[in-house]
Amino acid sequence: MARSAASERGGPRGRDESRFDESRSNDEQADASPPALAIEGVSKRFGDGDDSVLAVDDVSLTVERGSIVGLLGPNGAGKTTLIKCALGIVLPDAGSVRVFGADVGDGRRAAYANVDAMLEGARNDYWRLTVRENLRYFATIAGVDPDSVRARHDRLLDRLELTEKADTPVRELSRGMKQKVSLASVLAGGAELVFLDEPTLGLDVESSRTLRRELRRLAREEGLTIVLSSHDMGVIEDVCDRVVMMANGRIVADDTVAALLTGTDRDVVRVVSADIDDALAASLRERFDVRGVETGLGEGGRDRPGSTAVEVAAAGDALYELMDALREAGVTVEAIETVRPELEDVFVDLTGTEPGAEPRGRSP
Ligand SMILES: Nc1ncnc2c1ncn2[C@@H]1O[C@H](COP(=O)(O)OP(=O)(O)OP(=O)(O)O)[C@@H](O)[C@H]1O
Repeated sequence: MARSAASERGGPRGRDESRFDESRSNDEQADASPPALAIEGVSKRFGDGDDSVLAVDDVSLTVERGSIVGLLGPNGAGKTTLIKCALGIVLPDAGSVRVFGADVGDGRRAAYANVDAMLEGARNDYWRLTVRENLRYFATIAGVDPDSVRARHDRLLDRLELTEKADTPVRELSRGMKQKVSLASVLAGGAELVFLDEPTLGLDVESSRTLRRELRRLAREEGLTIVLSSHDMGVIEDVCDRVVMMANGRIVADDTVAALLTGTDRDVVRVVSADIDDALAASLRERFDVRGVETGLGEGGRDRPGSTAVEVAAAGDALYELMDALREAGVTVEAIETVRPELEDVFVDLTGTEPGAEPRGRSP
């Protein structure tokens, strides 16, 4: 876990539970105050000359309080650099970053009073300290009297199902539990904006579900703002109000999950037939936008044994042409259905890369 520059510096900030004023709705708080994060025209280049890399290229992004934003992109897209710019760990070459209205370039101490981050999993928890001691330690370096947030810590331990382990040294915990302790440590000081990088990595299904539920609750009930980076599209779809996709240092999409899914021009149909052989599949590939061919279906499934499924992006006229082509080839269609797009498909369409794939070369 990497702590934000402000947390590392520490210092009293007089923060306590009262900042979470639960009598005011998130909307009221958002109306009355600047967004949690406002990034404007940020660029960052690493190195000089031919070997330099433009890691972030003129990016603007606003994150409202109490929202959960997913930051997606292939490896090397610039996500970590952008997050580090927002945390003050990396200074941008151009542009501005405002955190709760405070310009990072002007007075970082003020800007980072309410920000924290979990950038690389469970690494920075103190394994010799107990779970509760870690929470108290991280609250202290965030400038909060740990006694004033004891109730908050109890709640976090309870919700993350760590209460029984509160007095256990972290080194004795499973990997998944350590991951949950890391999250609890990030939240221990009451930061109002947190950056979480792969927060569910290595968690079993149940722990991942618990953690997602807690993130949603923190945003909804306590107005916590979360920027979450993950290659796991299931996590993103499950918890994020909005998704920002980056590729080659730029934002290529910024919308709700629902809008990204419906906005895609993926009218993909899946046609199943035992009459589709390799030759026909090849000729369909030449004429149509074939997205995938699956042969040898039917083993224990609903399709006839030996069937082939072809997925084709085809709407309107193209769909009629496809049906004509199949009829002319003497194909008896067993099933035809629309393929519901998944976030992963949108990601592939927009970035040209699978989530978690190796980076492609990038010119300076
Ligand atoms: N300190 C640095 N010095 C030189 N190049 C860097 C540095 N940090 C990042 N880069 C380069 O900037 C580009 C963006 O990297 P960044 O880590 O921001 O991408 P990312 O989207 O977070 O990738 P990942 O998903 O793999 O973490 C990459 O080409 C990377 O090699």
